[in-house]
Amino acid sequence: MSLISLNNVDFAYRDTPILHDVSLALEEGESLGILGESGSGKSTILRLMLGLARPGSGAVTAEGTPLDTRSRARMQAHRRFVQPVFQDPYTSLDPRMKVGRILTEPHAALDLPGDAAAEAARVLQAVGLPADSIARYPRAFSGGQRQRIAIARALIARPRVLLADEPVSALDLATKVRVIELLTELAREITLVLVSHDIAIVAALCPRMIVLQQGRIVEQGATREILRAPRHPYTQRLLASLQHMPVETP
Ligand SMILES: Nc1ncnc2c1ncn2[C@@H]1O[C@H](COP(=O)(O)OP(=O)(O)OP(=O)(O)O)[C@@H](O)[C@H]1O
Repeated sequence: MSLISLNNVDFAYRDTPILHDVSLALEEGESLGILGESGSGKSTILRLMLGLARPGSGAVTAEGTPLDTRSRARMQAHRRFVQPVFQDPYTSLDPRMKVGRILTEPHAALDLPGDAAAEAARVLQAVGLPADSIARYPRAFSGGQRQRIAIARALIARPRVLLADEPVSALDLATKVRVIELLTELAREITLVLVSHDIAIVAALCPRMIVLQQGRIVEQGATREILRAPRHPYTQRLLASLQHMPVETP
Protein backbone atom coordinates (compact mmCIF):
# COMPACT_ATOMS: atom_id res chain seq x y z
CA MET A 1 0.00 0.00 0.00
CA SER A 2 1.27 3.47 -0.89
CA LEU A 3 2.13 5.78 1.99
CA ILE A 4 0.57 8.72 0.15
CA SER A 5 -1.09 8.90 -3.23
CA LEU A 6 -2.62 11.57 -5.39
CA ASN A 7 -5.21 10.22 -7.76
CA ASN A 8 -6.19 12.39 -10.74
CA VAL A 9 -5.88 15.54 -8.70
CA ASP A 10 -6.87 18.94 -10.09
CA PHE A 11 -6.22 22.00 -7.98
CA ALA A 12 -6.93 25.69 -8.49
CA TYR A 13 -6.28 28.82 -6.44
CA ARG A 14 -9.64 30.55 -6.88
CA ASP A 15 -10.07 30.56 -10.66
CA THR A 16 -6.45 29.88 -11.54
CA PRO A 17 -5.81 26.23 -12.34
CA ILE A 18 -2.51 25.09 -10.84
CA LEU A 19 -2.44 21.28 -11.02
CA HIS A 20 -3.93 19.15 -13.79
CA ASP A 21 -4.73 15.47 -13.42
CA VAL A 22 -1.79 14.73 -11.12
CA SER A 23 -1.41 11.09 -10.09
CA LEU A 24 1.49 9.77 -8.08
CA ALA A 25 2.20 7.20 -5.41
CA LEU A 26 4.76 7.41 -2.65
CA GLU A 27 5.96 3.96 -1.67
CA GLU A 28 7.60 3.14 1.66
CA GLY A 29 11.37 3.52 1.49
CA GLU A 30 11.36 4.96 -2.03
CA SER A 31 12.04 8.63 -1.59
CA LEU A 32 10.47 10.74 -4.30
CA GLY A 33 11.93 13.83 -5.91
CA ILE A 34 9.72 16.49 -7.46
CA LEU A 35 11.54 18.50 -10.06
CA GLY A 36 10.19 21.44 -12.00
CA GLU A 37 10.63 25.10 -12.69
CA SER A 38 9.48 27.84 -10.38
CA GLY A 39 5.70 28.08 -10.32
CA SER A 40 5.13 24.58 -11.76
CA GLY A 41 3.16 23.53 -8.67
CA LYS A 42 5.72 21.59 -6.63
CA SER A 43 4.94 23.20 -3.28
CA THR A 44 1.23 22.87 -4.00
CA ILE A 45 1.66 19.10 -4.23
CA LEU A 46 3.29 19.15 -0.78
CA ARG A 47 0.42 21.26 0.60
CA LEU A 48 -2.04 18.66 -0.69
CA MET A 49 0.02 15.87 0.86
CA LEU A 50 0.02 17.71 4.18
CA GLY A 51 -3.73 18.27 4.04
CA LEU A 52 -3.23 22.06 3.99
CA ALA A 53 -5.01 22.22 0.64
CA ARG A 54 -7.86 20.15 -0.71
CA PRO A 55 -8.06 18.94 -4.30
CA GLY A 56 -10.73 20.45 -6.54
CA SER A 57 -11.25 17.01 -7.99
CA GLY A 58 -9.53 13.68 -7.50
CA ALA A 59 -8.30 12.41 -4.15
CA VAL A 60 -5.35 12.41 -1.79
CA THR A 61 -4.98 9.24 0.24
CA ALA A 62 -2.68 8.40 3.11
CA GLU A 63 -2.05 4.71 3.82
CA GLY A 64 -4.88 3.85 1.49
CA THR A 65 -7.55 6.04 3.12
CA PRO A 66 -8.81 9.30 1.58
CA LEU A 67 -7.56 12.23 3.60
CA ASP A 68 -10.49 13.99 5.25
CA THR A 69 -9.10 17.43 6.04
CA ARG A 70 -12.30 18.33 7.92
CA SER A 71 -11.73 15.69 10.57
CA ARG A 72 -9.62 17.04 13.45
CA ALA A 73 -8.77 13.57 14.68
CA ARG A 74 -7.67 12.49 11.21
CA MET A 75 -5.58 15.60 10.69
CA GLN A 76 -3.86 15.16 14.04
CA ALA A 77 -3.00 11.59 13.14
CA HIS A 78 -1.87 12.80 9.71
CA ARG A 79 0.51 15.32 11.31
CA ARG A 80 2.16 12.48 13.17
CA PHE A 81 2.42 10.58 9.91
CA VAL A 82 3.87 13.30 7.70
CA GLN A 83 5.97 16.31 8.65
CA PRO A 84 7.32 19.20 6.58
CA VAL A 85 10.71 20.91 6.43
CA PHE A 86 10.72 24.25 4.64
CA GLN A 87 13.23 26.09 2.57
CA ASP A 88 14.31 28.92 4.80
CA PRO A 89 15.39 28.08 8.36
CA TYR A 90 15.65 31.82 9.10
CA THR A 91 11.89 32.26 8.82
CA SER A 92 10.59 28.80 9.74
CA LEU A 93 11.81 28.96 13.37
CA ASP A 94 10.18 31.35 15.83
CA PRO A 95 13.01 33.67 16.95
CA ARG A 96 11.33 34.24 20.34
CA MET A 97 11.42 30.59 21.33
CA LYS A 98 14.40 28.72 22.67
CA VAL A 99 15.20 25.53 20.81
CA GLY A 100 13.91 23.45 23.72
CA ARG A 101 10.45 24.97 23.33
CA ILE A 102 10.58 24.74 19.53
CA LEU A 103 11.07 21.00 19.98
CA THR A 104 8.69 20.33 22.86
CA GLU A 105 5.72 22.34 21.52
CA PRO A 106 4.87 19.89 18.73
CA HIS A 107 5.22 17.07 21.25
CA ALA A 108 2.36 18.57 23.28
CA ALA A 109 0.34 19.80 20.27
CA LEU A 110 0.36 16.38 18.64
CA ASP A 111 -0.23 14.59 21.93
CA LEU A 112 2.81 12.40 21.42
CA PRO A 113 3.80 9.64 23.79
CA GLY A 114 6.98 9.72 25.89
CA ASP A 115 8.79 12.41 27.80
CA ALA A 116 9.04 15.68 25.83
CA ALA A 117 12.53 16.59 27.11
CA ALA A 118 13.89 13.13 26.36
CA GLU A 119 12.37 13.31 22.88
CA ALA A 120 13.99 16.71 22.30
CA ALA A 121 17.36 15.23 23.27
CA ARG A 122 16.74 12.28 20.93
CA VAL A 123 16.03 14.45 17.87
CA LEU A 124 18.93 16.82 18.57
CA GLN A 125 21.23 13.85 18.64
CA ALA A 126 19.68 12.54 15.41
CA VAL A 127 20.54 15.77 13.59
CA GLY A 128 24.00 16.09 15.12
CA LEU A 129 23.45 19.02 17.48
CA PRO A 130 24.57 19.12 21.12
CA ALA A 131 22.00 18.52 23.85
CA ASP A 132 22.58 21.98 25.36
CA SER A 133 21.13 23.56 22.18
CA ILE A 134 17.79 23.55 23.98
CA ALA A 135 18.83 26.52 26.10
CA ARG A 136 19.63 28.75 23.11
CA TYR A 137 17.62 30.84 20.66
CA PRO A 138 17.69 30.19 16.88
CA ARG A 139 19.78 33.35 16.38
CA ALA A 140 22.70 31.63 18.09
CA PHE A 141 22.89 29.10 15.24
CA SER A 142 24.18 29.21 11.67
CA GLY A 143 21.87 28.61 8.67
CA GLY A 144 22.83 24.95 8.43
CA GLN A 145 22.36 24.43 12.17
CA ARG A 146 18.97 26.12 11.99
CA GLN A 147 17.94 23.77 9.21
CA ARG A 148 19.02 20.90 11.47
CA ILE A 149 16.78 22.31 14.20
CA ALA A 150 13.89 22.50 11.70
CA ILE A 151 14.55 18.87 10.74
CA ALA A 152 14.74 17.92 14.44
CA ARG A 153 11.35 19.55 15.00
CA ALA A 154 9.91 17.47 12.17
CA LEU A 155 11.41 14.30 13.68
CA ILE A 156 9.73 14.80 17.06
CA ALA A 157 6.58 13.21 15.66
CA ARG A 158 8.53 10.13 14.46
CA PRO A 159 6.88 10.61 11.05
CA ARG A 160 6.87 7.95 8.34
CA VAL A 161 7.13 10.65 5.68
CA LEU A 162 9.21 13.84 5.57
CA LEU A 163 8.29 16.51 3.02
CA ALA A 164 11.25 18.74 2.29
CA ASP A 165 10.61 21.84 0.19
CA GLU A 166 13.93 23.10 -1.22
CA PRO A 167 15.55 22.26 2.14
CA VAL A 168 19.06 23.33 1.19
CA SER A 169 18.58 26.10 -1.34
CA ALA A 170 19.01 28.83 1.28
CA LEU A 171 22.35 27.37 2.45
CA ASP A 172 25.92 27.87 1.29
CA LEU A 173 27.62 25.03 -0.56
CA ALA A 174 29.56 23.39 2.30
CA THR A 175 26.53 23.54 4.62
CA LYS A 176 24.31 22.24 1.82
CA VAL A 177 26.47 19.14 1.48
CA ARG A 178 26.28 18.39 5.21
CA VAL A 179 22.50 18.81 5.34
CA ILE A 180 22.16 16.54 2.28
CA GLU A 181 24.26 13.95 4.11
CA LEU A 182 21.90 14.21 7.07
CA LEU A 183 18.83 13.82 4.82
CA THR A 184 20.47 10.82 3.13
CA GLU A 185 20.95 9.21 6.53
CA LEU A 186 17.35 9.98 7.56
CA ALA A 187 15.99 8.64 4.26
CA ARG A 188 17.11 5.16 5.35
CA GLU A 189 14.35 5.22 7.97
CA ILE A 190 11.86 7.82 6.76
CA THR A 191 10.44 8.14 3.27
CA LEU A 192 11.31 11.52 1.86
CA VAL A 193 9.52 13.72 -0.63
CA LEU A 194 11.98 16.28 -1.85
CA VAL A 195 11.06 19.32 -3.88
CA SER A 196 13.96 20.88 -5.70
CA HIS A 197 15.05 22.84 -8.73
CA ASP A 198 18.30 20.96 -8.46
CA ILE A 199 18.55 17.67 -10.31
CA ALA A 200 21.83 16.78 -8.56
CA ILE A 201 20.11 16.85 -5.16
CA VAL A 202 17.13 14.85 -6.39
CA ALA A 203 19.51 12.34 -7.94
CA ALA A 204 21.52 12.02 -4.74
CA LEU A 205 18.52 11.44 -2.48
CA CYS A 206 15.63 10.01 -4.46
CA PRO A 207 15.43 6.69 -6.29
CA ARG A 208 12.17 7.87 -7.91
CA MET A 209 11.22 11.21 -9.34
CA ILE A 210 8.52 13.13 -11.11
CA VAL A 211 8.97 16.05 -13.46
CA LEU A 212 6.34 18.75 -13.30
CA GLN A 213 5.70 21.30 -16.02
CA GLN A 214 3.00 23.91 -15.55
CA GLY A 215 1.04 21.75 -13.15
CA ARG A 216 1.25 18.53 -15.17
CA ILE A 217 3.44 15.52 -14.58
CA VAL A 218 5.32 15.08 -17.81
CA GLU A 219 7.56 12.26 -16.68
CA GLN A 220 7.85 9.94 -13.69
CA GLY A 221 9.78 6.82 -12.83
CA ALA A 222 13.15 5.63 -11.62
CA THR A 223 15.53 8.58 -11.29
CA ARG A 224 18.37 6.58 -12.78
CA GLU A 225 16.31 5.80 -15.91
CA ILE A 226 15.05 9.34 -16.35
CA LEU A 227 18.57 10.72 -16.09
CA ARG A 228 19.89 8.13 -18.51
CA ALA A 229 17.14 8.52 -21.10
CA PRO A 230 14.69 11.37 -20.46
CA ARG A 231 11.66 10.94 -22.68
CA HIS A 232 9.88 14.25 -22.47
CA PRO A 233 11.38 17.25 -24.31
CA TYR A 234 10.95 19.35 -21.17
CA THR A 235 13.01 16.91 -19.09
CA GLN A 236 15.57 16.72 -21.88
CA ARG A 237 15.89 20.51 -21.81
CA LEU A 238 16.14 20.59 -18.01
CA LEU A 239 18.88 17.97 -18.04
CA ALA A 240 20.70 19.52 -21.00
CA SER A 241 20.94 22.77 -19.09
CA LEU A 242 22.67 20.87 -16.28
CA GLN A 243 24.72 18.44 -18.34
CA HIS A 244 28.03 19.51 -16.90
CA MET A 245 27.00 18.86 -13.31
CA PRO A 246 28.32 15.72 -11.64
CA VAL A 247 25.36 13.59 -10.67
CA GLU A 248 25.35 10.49 -8.48
CA THR A 249 22.25 8.33 -8.28
CA PRO A 250 21.34 6.26 -5.23
N1 LIG B 1 -1.89 31.16 -1.99
C1 LIG B 1 -1.85 31.30 -3.33
N2 LIG B 1 -2.80 32.00 -4.00
C2 LIG B 1 -2.78 32.13 -5.32
N3 LIG B 1 -1.83 31.56 -6.12
C3 LIG B 1 -0.86 30.86 -5.52
C4 LIG B 1 -0.81 30.68 -4.10
N4 LIG B 1 0.27 29.93 -3.80
C5 LIG B 1 0.88 29.65 -4.97
N5 LIG B 1 0.20 30.20 -6.00
C6 LIG B 1 0.54 30.07 -7.43
O1 LIG B 1 0.47 28.71 -7.78
C7 LIG B 1 1.49 28.37 -8.72
C8 LIG B 1 2.26 27.18 -8.22
O2 LIG B 1 2.94 27.55 -7.00
P1 LIG B 1 3.89 26.56 -6.22
O3 LIG B 1 4.42 27.30 -5.05
O4 LIG B 1 3.19 25.28 -5.99
O5 LIG B 1 5.04 26.34 -7.31
P2 LIG B 1 6.52 25.80 -7.11
O6 LIG B 1 6.77 24.91 -8.27
O7 LIG B 1 6.69 25.23 -5.76
O8 LIG B 1 7.34 27.15 -7.26
P3 LIG B 1 8.70 27.61 -6.53
O9 LIG B 1 9.76 26.68 -7.00
O10 LIG B 1 8.88 29.01 -7.03
O11 LIG B 1 8.44 27.53 -5.05
C9 LIG B 1 2.33 29.63 -8.92
O12 LIG B 1 1.89 30.25 -10.11
C10 LIG B 1 1.97 30.48 -7.72
O13 LIG B 1 2.05 31.84 -8.06
